[in-house]
Amino acid sequence: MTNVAIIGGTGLTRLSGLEIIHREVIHTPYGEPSGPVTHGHLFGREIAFIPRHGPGHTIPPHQVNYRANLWALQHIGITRVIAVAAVGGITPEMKPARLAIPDQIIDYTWSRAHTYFEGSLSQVTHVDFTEPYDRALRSAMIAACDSAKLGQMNNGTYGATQGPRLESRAEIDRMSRDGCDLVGMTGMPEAGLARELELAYATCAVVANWAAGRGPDATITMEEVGRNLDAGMSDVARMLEALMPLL
Ligand SMILES: CSC[C@H]1O[C@H](OP(=O)(O)O)[C@H](O)[C@@H]1O
Ligand code: HPA
Repeated sequence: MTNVAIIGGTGLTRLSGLEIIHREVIHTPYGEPSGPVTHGHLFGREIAFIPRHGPGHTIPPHQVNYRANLWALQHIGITRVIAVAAVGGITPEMKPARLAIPDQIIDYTWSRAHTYFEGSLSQVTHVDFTEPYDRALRSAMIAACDSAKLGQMNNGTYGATQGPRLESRAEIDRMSRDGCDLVGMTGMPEAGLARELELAYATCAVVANWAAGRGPDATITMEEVGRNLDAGMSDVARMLEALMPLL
């Protein structure tokens, strides 16, 4: 049994180097998770892994069953969740292929199932979310990036948009005025639900592209996203290798 899980995002449907023990299908009161949870050893440490968009990357960000994914992880004894997420870079330091460990989040999503505290049997509950990411897990991830010399950004505000379309230039300008450094489509409600379940949760963001209107090109292409994610994911693998002994 392990208490550490990794949620893989775009570009991380399969965890290379994971020595698989078994796959577990979990049904939850909130419906089906994105796929079976894979149990395995990663660089000598047992972990559980779930691909956020499904094993074949078929579930778009607004249709991920975030409640089921996190409930399933808690159900099998997970207490710490490392989320890997592709993002667009808004501020100049958030360059394509760079890693960042965000420390704040702003939610621009709508109509997603975003809480466990609803329904006639649930007490009205307001969890604290002042610091949306777990301090100890973030520190361990930053230490792992440092030891692998990845040149990551150690903080930043992640703005979570609804997707699946990318943003307009004006939307990114507004997010920048709000203080967002990064833009992605899955950070919420994932982080909030993890907090409701009292799971320690932190994100390793991989910059896949300049956000709309921020880079030299007029449009964002999936070709550039793929290229930057290939480079960024090899740094994610190095971060995870350094992180496993620290957990
Ligand atoms: C241009 S790729 C957009 C896609 O990638 C991110 O997914 P994830 O956060 O799961 O890595 C982003 O949120 C979108 O879903
Ligand atoms: O530019 C983006 N916007 C939103 N989500 C993303 N995920 C990767 N790149 C982006």
